[in-house]
Amino acid sequence: MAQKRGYDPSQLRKYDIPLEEIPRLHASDPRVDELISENKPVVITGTDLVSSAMLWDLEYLERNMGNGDYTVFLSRNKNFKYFDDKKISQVAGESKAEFTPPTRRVDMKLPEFSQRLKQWKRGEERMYLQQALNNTVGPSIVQDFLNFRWEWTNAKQKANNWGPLTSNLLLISMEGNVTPCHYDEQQNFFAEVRGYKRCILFPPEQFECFYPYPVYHPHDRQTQVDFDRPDYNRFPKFREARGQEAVVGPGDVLYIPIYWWHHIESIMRGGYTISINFWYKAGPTGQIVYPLQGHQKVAIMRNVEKMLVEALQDPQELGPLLRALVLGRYT
Ligand SMILES: CCC[C@@H](CC(=O)O)C(=O)C(=O)O
Ligand SMILES: [Zn+2]
Repeated sequence: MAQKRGYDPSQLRKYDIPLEEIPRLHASDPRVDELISENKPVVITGTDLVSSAMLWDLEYLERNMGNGDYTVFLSRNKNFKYFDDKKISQVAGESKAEFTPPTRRVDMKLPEFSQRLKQWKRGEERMYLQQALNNTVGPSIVQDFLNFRWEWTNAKQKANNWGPLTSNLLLISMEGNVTPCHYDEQQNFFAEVRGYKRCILFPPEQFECFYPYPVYHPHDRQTQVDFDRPDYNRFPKFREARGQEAVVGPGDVLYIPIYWWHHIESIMRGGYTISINFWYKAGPTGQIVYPLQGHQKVAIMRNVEKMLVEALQDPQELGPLLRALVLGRYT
């Protein structure tokens, strides 16, 4: 199967995690709407969602992306772990330990990014362009953007009562780059334009396996577990993680449901990859149905952490208070 798909298993990184396949269905298959309505992942083929971007490669983008500055992250290793720089002061204040950002952010024009990518040598910092498509792009990119198949994604947004589209991120990654496992608080249609990306997803019910950083931490929503070298002493429940994976290629759209954990890697030796995501806010909660679902409990835990940090002011006091609340009483 892999041979037919333009990559082979040796291009995927090895993890000690049981993995099943995410269903891969054509856009006309009614099961697609069933899975989306159940907040379950599915790879959807034949949507034509970003077919107008299928001609995008570095040369085309160089010529047509205009003269805007684009956000590029640089990393000394393959991992591009997101952090919220607005939260760094909280961590520094709390533990006095310096928070060392794992990547640094620079602004680059497209031609410079393209050239540095082509001249990249082992040992140099890896690069990952992550830029919301905005009005700085040139007219032909605007045209390609307008020619996305908006009626398809608008119909899904409406049918599932999602909130508004918040952004489309243009993602241009070097081969082998990894976005470590995290969850987002948005629904996501993840469209692959060029190259292959291997995606490993886990449902919100497995929250206890991933030990996310505290909500006030810059790495909020990111797992603390290093998939390459899991520390099973600190994170014993990681042994119970069960993933679902898909390798998406040009024209595929992966539905990443809100609150689902996802690890995404541009396959090794596959060249640079281009993706465009479609992030939608969650829709209104509507009628609460019990028992609550995993993602609702995650939202409740997040609210408890936020409320306690607000009440205590000093995040340093949050741990002791939660331990006092739980140890010997709920354990
Ligand atoms: C900044 C967003 C990166 C993306 C993962 C990837 O393609 O590397 C992702 O996590 C998402 O679309 O939610
Ligand atoms: Zn994400």
